[in-house]
Formats: sequence, structure tokens, C-alpha cells
Amino acid sequence: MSINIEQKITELREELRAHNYNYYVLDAATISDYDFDLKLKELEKLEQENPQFFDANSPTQRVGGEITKNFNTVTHKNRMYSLDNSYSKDDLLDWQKRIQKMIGDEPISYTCELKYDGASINLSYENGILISAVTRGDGFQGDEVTANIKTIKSIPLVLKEAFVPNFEIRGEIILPLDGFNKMNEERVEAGEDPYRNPRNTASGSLKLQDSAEVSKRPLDCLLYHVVANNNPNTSHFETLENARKLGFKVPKAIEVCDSIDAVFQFIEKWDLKRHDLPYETDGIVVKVNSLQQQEELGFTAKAPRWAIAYKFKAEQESTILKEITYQVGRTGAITPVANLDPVQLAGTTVKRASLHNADQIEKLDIRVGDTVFVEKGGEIIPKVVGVDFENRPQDSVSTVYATNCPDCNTALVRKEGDAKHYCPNEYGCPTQITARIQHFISRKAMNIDGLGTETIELLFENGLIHNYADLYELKFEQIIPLDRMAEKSAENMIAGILKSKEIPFEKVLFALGIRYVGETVAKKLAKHFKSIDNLMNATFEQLIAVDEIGDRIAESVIDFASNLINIQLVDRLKSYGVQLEVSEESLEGKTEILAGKIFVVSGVFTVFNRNDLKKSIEDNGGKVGSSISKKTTYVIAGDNMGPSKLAKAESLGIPIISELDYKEMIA
Ligand SMILES: NC(=O)c1ccc[n+]([C@@H]2O[C@H](COP(=O)([O-])OP(=O)(O)OC[C@H]3O[C@@H](n4cnc5c(N)ncnc54)[C@H](O)[C@@H]3O)[C@@H](O)[C@H]2O)c1
Ligand SMILES: [Zn+2]
Repeated sequence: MSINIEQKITELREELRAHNYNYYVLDAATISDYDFDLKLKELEKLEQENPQFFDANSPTQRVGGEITKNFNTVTHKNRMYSLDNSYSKDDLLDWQKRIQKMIGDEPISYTCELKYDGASINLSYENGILISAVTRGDGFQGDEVTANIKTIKSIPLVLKEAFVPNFEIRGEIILPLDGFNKMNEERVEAGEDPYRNPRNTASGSLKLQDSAEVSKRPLDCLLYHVVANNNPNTSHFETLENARKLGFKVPKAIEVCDSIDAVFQFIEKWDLKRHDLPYETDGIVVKVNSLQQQEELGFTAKAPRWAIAYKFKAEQESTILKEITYQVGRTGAITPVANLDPVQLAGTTVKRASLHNADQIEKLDIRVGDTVFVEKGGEIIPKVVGVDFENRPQDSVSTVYATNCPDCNTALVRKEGDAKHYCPNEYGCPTQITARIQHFISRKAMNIDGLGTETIELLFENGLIHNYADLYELKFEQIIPLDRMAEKSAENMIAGILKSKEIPFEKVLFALGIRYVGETVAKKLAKHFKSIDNLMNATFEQLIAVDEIGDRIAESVIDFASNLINIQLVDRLKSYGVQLEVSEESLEGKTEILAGKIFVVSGVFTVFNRNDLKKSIEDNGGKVGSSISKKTTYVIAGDNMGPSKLAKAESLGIPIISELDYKEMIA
């Protein structure tokens, strides 16, 4: 009997360690948090009942994160703990009884805060200056990511005054939903896989080696805890209020509750309201408000006794997986899709869910006929997160991933290091062909009025177009006999196509649909190479010499340029008069006077409007930075420049100039 229990404990520990690794190190969890927490609770219970198997290294005794060793490893001055979890009000009542017993008769009041879903960070200030930012790591040691953290604008680098000369403040690095969705739109546009959720994208961003790359991600930091000797405040609430006054972003949704009933009310209110927040939360954190009582309660091996998290259950439902189908995208990438028995989830009916890729299907052992768990997290598309193995039908067979394209039946390929399969039949696969033409006409590309995605399909099915160049050969007489085609619509279509010849080169370049050449990259390449001929003749070295163009993009451009089909298409576009070089007009008024200089613009201006000022900097070869850093050459200050920006520029010794100074500079 005891052998079995020991074995069970060992297995659970191993399994949980593997999940911790997936979650914290790979940022790619394979089970839901809820299931993880259930398993952890199961292990806790077994360990409690069988103390002879105690192990200080058990996942129940340790914070789950790890240090990556890609950064300086720093030992925390004050340990960073996790939080105990609860999913029910009964758990909360149990906690309240436990701590009340330890405190005695004295009444306890609580602060309730939201539980921000991101990655924890410890900021150390000495004499009012930010000196380091370290991740939680394993709680004892973390990664020093100060350079990355300094790119987050809401984190003050210099304080006007401080609580006490030296203190630490802890918070959560998050990626607001807006920014997350925008990043994903850009990735999808460039033919890349979207990021899975804001939490692991925030956490992954912190671990990037290049802080210039981090600065492009709209990260934010929400603060929730101060560690200070001789803290003049006596409660957690007051401490946070004061931290907010110092300029830290402490969310306003904090309340002091004098009873556990008031705590329940806070929970109920935010269980609904949290969906309106600009960032994700996964629960409520309840903390004992009095700092003195906190001290009395102390810590367990892993978490403070004076706090507990109440976690909202992710919106999850189970339903039957009827069929796995496969979709081909514009770049040939294959996406497996779960077709489900319709189920109600977070207020919508879900019929289809993402299965990500072959590895994920194999890892979760997802099979047709299974009862699967479907979850809706921060992502727009719901996803299958697991299988209810107890309900697996007897005759179930493992899933064999598609070997051929669902559309053109070509054998799929998978490149090393790529999670996705691709249909390599780029120029013969109908879905890829139409998707490429649809991309060509889209708003951010050639912006052709009078042509929609369905019309493209119609034209393709009727053999009138085989590629985007064919659009320019379309004749009124050819389109008019098509199904449901009115004379007026046909005219509009032809006019729209004609008008697209005026679209500037950078947009045409984006429209060509070269893999990894999204809107921004197209702009950079157009600006640098000035014509399609220069670009298509560029060598790998010339390509990667361009700011922010890496190996992957360079290879993709070379692939495109060395393909005869593309060369012919581009030649045809040229012959129709499509803009394949930067026009004279747009070259006009442009200089390289400011080459190599980085400007940050702040405040309200009178001579220029803000956008014109930015454009003028770029037209003269300079760059506009979004935040002040060591790399900034000048700050152009208008009226009412923010005090924190001013302090930052001063502390880094960056010259602050007026818009008139700037005008002289370019004169
Ligand atoms: N799915 C998986 O495979 C898997 C694996 C490991 C962990 N997990 C999940 O992670 C959880 C354990 O992780 P954990 O220890 O990192 O943290 P946690 O999320 O349970 O709680 C602790 C953390 O909450 C954060 N936090 C956010 N708002 C806060 C606030 N207002 N006050 C205080 N802290 C706040 C802090 O960063 C703190 O470190 C588990 O409950 C589990 O759900 C999942
Ligand atoms: Zn195909």
C-alpha cells in the first residue's frame, strides 16, 4: 500500500515539474491552470497524510519558476514567494479561520486587489533611482532584466522622493489586450503564427536578449507590493496609495474590506467587471491589511500566510470532437481545426476550435470521438486544452496528422524547427492562389475598391485570373456575364483596378505577399532599396545590413526574387504601370541630414503639429524613438512635457531642444 502511495507521490512530483518547465521556461503550457492546481492540491494532500515522504524539493514546497542563465543571475535580497490558491468561497473561509486563530481576538481587515496575469518582477530603488529589475525565478534567485524593464514607459527611473532611501517594489509585467491584438494582427499579416496569449507573450518578451526589440512591445507594469525597512505606513493599502503618488502604476481597483462578506462582494463585482479591463486578470488577491498582522502570520515554504488568491475558473466547457479538418493559409501554412458539437462558452456558441499544430495534437493525444475541453482565454479563437480520457470511446484510434494538402493534395512538408506543416505547391494550390490575390487587393495593400474576397473566388473559378497580375488584364465584357454581376459593379471593379496603379511602392511591396514581409518590413525595404529591381538584385549581405532585417526575412526575399514565376509577375505589373519604385514626389524634400540620430518627441507644439514633426524627422533621415533611452540623441520638448520624461532625459544627460532648435538643425 505505502509503496503505491510513494510511487503516486513521485509520479505527481515529476509530472508537476514537467508542467512547471513548460509553463515558466518554454512559456507553452500543455494543461489548463485549473487542472494543474488540482494536481498540486492532490499532491499536497498526499504529502500531508504521509509526512514520511516529505521532500524539500517537491513542487509543493518551491516556487515553480526557474532562472534562464541568459542574464545575470541575482540573488533576491528578500525572497519572492508565490500565492496560495483557492477556487471556492469555502476555501477562503477556511483560510480566514486559520489566520484568525493565529491572530487571536484582534479583528482583521483585508485589502482586495485584482490578480494581474503576467510575469512577476522585483524593482530595486536606491536613493530614488531604479537600480535593478529582476524576475522572480525560483524565488531565491532571478534573471536581471533591467535593460528590458527600462523600456517600459510607466516605470519611473527616477523618483521625486521616496518612502525610505532604499526599497523594493514588486509588480506584474503585463501585455494589455489592445497591444497584444495589434502585435498578432501584424504577425498574421506577415504570414507568421499569432502569439498564444498575453501572459506568456509578456513573460517571453522579458527574456528577449535585445532590449530594442522589447521596446517595441507595448508592455506595462502594475505594482502590488512594497518591501521596505522602516516603512512609515502601517497598512498594505496605505503603502500602495503612497506608491501610486510616487508615480508607480498601482491600479485603482483596490478596496479595504472589513469582513470576509465584503471580500465576497468584491469578488462578485469583479468576476463580471474584469472583462471590461484593458488587460487580463485571473483572480482576486486577498491580503491581510495590517502590516503588523502580516508579520505575525509570516510565510510557509512557498507563500505568505497573510494572502490568498481566489482564482476565477477559465471559461471552459467539454464537448465532443466530431472531426479534425485542415486549413491552408496564404503562405501555405496548414492549421488543424477541431469541429465540435456546438457548445456555449463565454456567451457564444462554439463550433470550431484551434488545435495549433501536429505536436500539440500528439502531446495532448487528441482523437476524433473524444470528449475534449475547450477554453476561451485571451485569444479570439477558442482552443482545445485537453481530453477527458475517462470518456474515450473503446474503438478510438490515434490521430494521424494530414500528410497531404486538403485542397490540392500535394504532400505536405515541414521544415526543421517549424511547428507548422506547409503545402509547398505555392503556385498551384487554389486556396493559396486566391488567398494571395485577396491579400493583394486588401485595404492595407493595393486597396482596390469594387473588388471583394468573394469576387476573387468567382473570377478564379471562372478562369479569368490565375494571379494578381491578371487583374490588370480584366475586361468589362469578361466580367459582365458572371453570376450576379451588375453593370455598375463591373465598372467599379475596372475603375478600382485602374486606380490602384497610383498606390505607392511600399504598399505594392507589401501586396506582393512575400513571406515575412509585413507592412512595416515592406516600408523599411522600400525606403532602403527604393525600387523592386534593387530589392530583387540585393544579396543576402545587403539585405541583412538593413536595420531590423534578419536572416529569415532576407532568405525569404531571395527565395521570392529567384523564382521565375515571380520575376515574370513583377515584370507584368511594371508593364501595366504599377508603382514599383519610390516616386519622384516622395523622394522630394528628403535629406539624410539627420542620419543616425534618434529623436524623442514630447509635449505640445506650436510651429509643427506632432505628426508633421515626426514625419519631418524621418524625411530627413532621422529616427523617432518612442521612449527616452541611452540611445536617444535629442529630446524635442514642447509645452507641458511630462515631468518623468524630463527627469529621465536629465538623468541620462540627453540634450533637450525646442522645435525652433530643430527647425534650424534641418535648415
Ligand atoms: N498550466 C500549467 O502547466 C501550469 C504550470 C505551472 C503553473 N501554472 C499556474 O501558475 C500558478 C502558480 O504560479 P505562480 O506561483 O507563478 O503564481 P500565481 O499566479 O498562482 O500567484 C502568484 C503570483 O501572482 C502575481 N500577482 C498578480 N497580481 C498580484 C497581486 N495583486 N498581488 C500579489 N501578487 C499578484 C505575482 O506575480 C505572484 O508571484 C498555478 O496556480 C497554475 O495555475 C500552470
Ligand atoms: Zn495545397
